[in-house]
Amino acid sequence: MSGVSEDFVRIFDTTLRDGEQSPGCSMTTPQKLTIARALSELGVDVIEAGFAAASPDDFAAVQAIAREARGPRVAALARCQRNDIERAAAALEPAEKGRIHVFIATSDIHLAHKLRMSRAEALDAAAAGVELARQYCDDVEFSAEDASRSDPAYLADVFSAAIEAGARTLNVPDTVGYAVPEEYGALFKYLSEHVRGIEKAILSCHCHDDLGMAVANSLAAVQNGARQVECTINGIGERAGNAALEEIVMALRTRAPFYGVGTRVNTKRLYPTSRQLVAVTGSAVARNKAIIGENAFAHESGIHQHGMLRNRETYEIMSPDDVGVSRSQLVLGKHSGRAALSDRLRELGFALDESALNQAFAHFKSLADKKKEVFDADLEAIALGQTGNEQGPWRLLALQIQGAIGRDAVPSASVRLAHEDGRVVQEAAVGDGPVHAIFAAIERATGTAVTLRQFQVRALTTGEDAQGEARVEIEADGREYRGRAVSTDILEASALALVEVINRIERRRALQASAGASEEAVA
Ligand SMILES: CC(=O)SCCNC(=O)CCNC(=O)[C@H](O)C(C)(C)COP(=O)(O)OP(=O)(O)OC[C@H]1O[C@@H](n2cnc3c(N)ncnc32)[C@H](O)[C@@H]1OP(=O)(O)O
Ligand SMILES: CC(C)C(=O)C(=O)O
Ligand SMILES: [Mg+2]
Repeated sequence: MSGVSEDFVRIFDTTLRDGEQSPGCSMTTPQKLTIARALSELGVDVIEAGFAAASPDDFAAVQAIAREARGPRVAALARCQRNDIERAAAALEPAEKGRIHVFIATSDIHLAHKLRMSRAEALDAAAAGVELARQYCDDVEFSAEDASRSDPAYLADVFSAAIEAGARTLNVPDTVGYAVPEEYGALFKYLSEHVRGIEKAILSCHCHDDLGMAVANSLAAVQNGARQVECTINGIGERAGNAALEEIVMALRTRAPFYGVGTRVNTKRLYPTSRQLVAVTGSAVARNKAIIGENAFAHESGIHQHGMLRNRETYEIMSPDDVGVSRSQLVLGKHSGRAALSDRLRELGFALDESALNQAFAHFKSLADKKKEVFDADLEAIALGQTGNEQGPWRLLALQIQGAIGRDAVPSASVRLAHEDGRVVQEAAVGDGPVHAIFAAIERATGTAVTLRQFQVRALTTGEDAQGEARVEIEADGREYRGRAVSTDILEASALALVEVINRIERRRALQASAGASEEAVA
């Protein structure tokens, strides 16, 4: 391990520099300032604000952040070239705490083809770059670009020269995301044993995600002595991105006994910072992204939801509150069970007894088979159906519509209904419109003629698979009846609403008939 007195992992955030190198993520100076403020609140140790020599705008952004940031150190990147270093120094001039970050590649492939330098020339350029930077700034970081594909012995020599020239942070980038954890960790161990003067410096890791191992590699580096991790919010960065800051921080925190070293980040700011970056760049994160993705604390399956309701630690290794997410979510869908359904219904104010819950559950499952997600409004509709509606005698088994579309269309509907006395009746009818045809077919099948007074449909929920509600007002036997039903298919909802009314009419008739029969018996 490098010789530093305080043992914690410094979080070097490079969202505004390497993160901005992510295609589609470039930011204006005001936007960078917004993110820099969020990073300060988050409590990162270093904000890499940009590459001052890249453009006047980059210079202005680094300068603005240097002027404003109090707390985190502000870094600016520079090649081992006089102009780059002087531009970085000028932009950092107003900083309370600045850092010039100089770099040069050390792998043979970069030396031969990109820089066209010998190993000795690159070593000299590194030392000269650090020395020049030190003339402007006490805090100088040196990065050996493509370190993970460099000859370790040569790399140790370059780092030794950088320390001698005054660098106090040595960064070991896995520039092309080629490393694997065991190998990358071993490189840190090797460097801590072979770099001369290493006790004066902090070793830093900087990983790219080309093979999806940026975070694993960073953690392997920490295990082998790295005390600075370079990373970005949401893992944005060149190509497949950089190691995700939120994942590193929460891995170190959640597995604290394993790693034995933590960060100073205020983890409750992780989610808000992530959202701010999405708002600024317009670059969304995947729903299943660890820590800050929409699904990171959402549980959909019944067995998990049941466990969560008993004790959240059954299925959550972190508390959502710790990362700034308000609460875990039990998403009701086709894999959910009774425990989650009854819990949500209780939250919505419906206390169903066991049999009502069983019926609501059956309704819920058949709805969930049709919809991706069942929303609160869907549940309210289900609960109202269960608590407010009487059952039978008719049940709609099937509904088919034909010829409902087009100017000359003659809509026809066929329905199949089951009666509680065991009959199954099938009928068809045509109508002026599909609803008219459905109603005519149902009247025929049930043998109950009704007069439609009012018919209304409306969307209860949003989205392609929204729930629609149908309401009917019917006149029959000199009385008014109202029916209501909900379905993802508005024609089905219309049919169900009418069946509900017809059931009520029949029940009333049956009640009157039995009352009449007992009066006769008494007489
Ligand atoms: C791994 C990384 O993330 S590295 C950082 C990447 N970030 C950036 O590139 C920032 C944005 N870049 C830019 O705006 C431009 O590339 C500039 C302004 C920096 C340079 O532009 P140009 O002068 O036109 O050079 P260009 O980009 O075409 O080529 C890079 C030059 O820098 C040289 N170079 C590359 N790295 C280094 C280094 N660390 N030290 C010294 N020279 C370097 C290359 O050999 C090449 O030199 P050459 O033109 O003599 O062949
Ligand atoms: C400039 C360095 C630190 C870099 O971004 C890389 O090598 O990936
Ligand atoms: Mg990088």
